[in-house]
Amino acid sequence: RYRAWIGLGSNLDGPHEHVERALAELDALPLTRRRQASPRYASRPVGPADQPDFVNAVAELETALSPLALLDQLQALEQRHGRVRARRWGPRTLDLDLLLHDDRQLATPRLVLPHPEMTRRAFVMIPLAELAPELRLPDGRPVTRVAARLEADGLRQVLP
Ligand SMILES: CC1(C)Nc2nc(N)[nH]c(=O)c2N=C1O
Repeated sequence: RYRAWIGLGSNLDGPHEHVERALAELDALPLTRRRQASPRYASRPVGPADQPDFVNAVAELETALSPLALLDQLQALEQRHGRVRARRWGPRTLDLDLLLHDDRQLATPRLVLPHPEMTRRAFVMIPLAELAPELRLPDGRPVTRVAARLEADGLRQVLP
């Protein structure tokens, strides 16, 4: 069994509810249990600003699924939340990003691990460091150190 970390995000049609519901649904994925979840954070969108604020969180999974099998399950879950890809980086009901899968480093057309943007994103690294302060990235960097270098001022904790 493996330990995987998922980034959750939503900024459309009741983002808080989409994130809370997805956190529960992760526990029902095949061969998978959802372990801890981070606090939830609201923040202005990184990238195109002409869209609503996001609600983000990070969850730890324990799973027997391979990276690509888990990715399939995450994409199916996004679809069940009515994700429509109107425009790239546009608003979405639910984003589930596979951030880490044990210490795997992978570069395939469908999936790059660790997630290529994660270390630049406060809305990922701050919740991840709260959830797993002892975690190191596959390249050895402590997540707390990467998180400390990112501007956290734009993140506001929101209650579940
Ligand atoms: C559009 C882009 C890059 N910006 C984001 N910005 C924030 N704050 N949270 C996200 O989850 C998020 N996701 C994205 O995909």
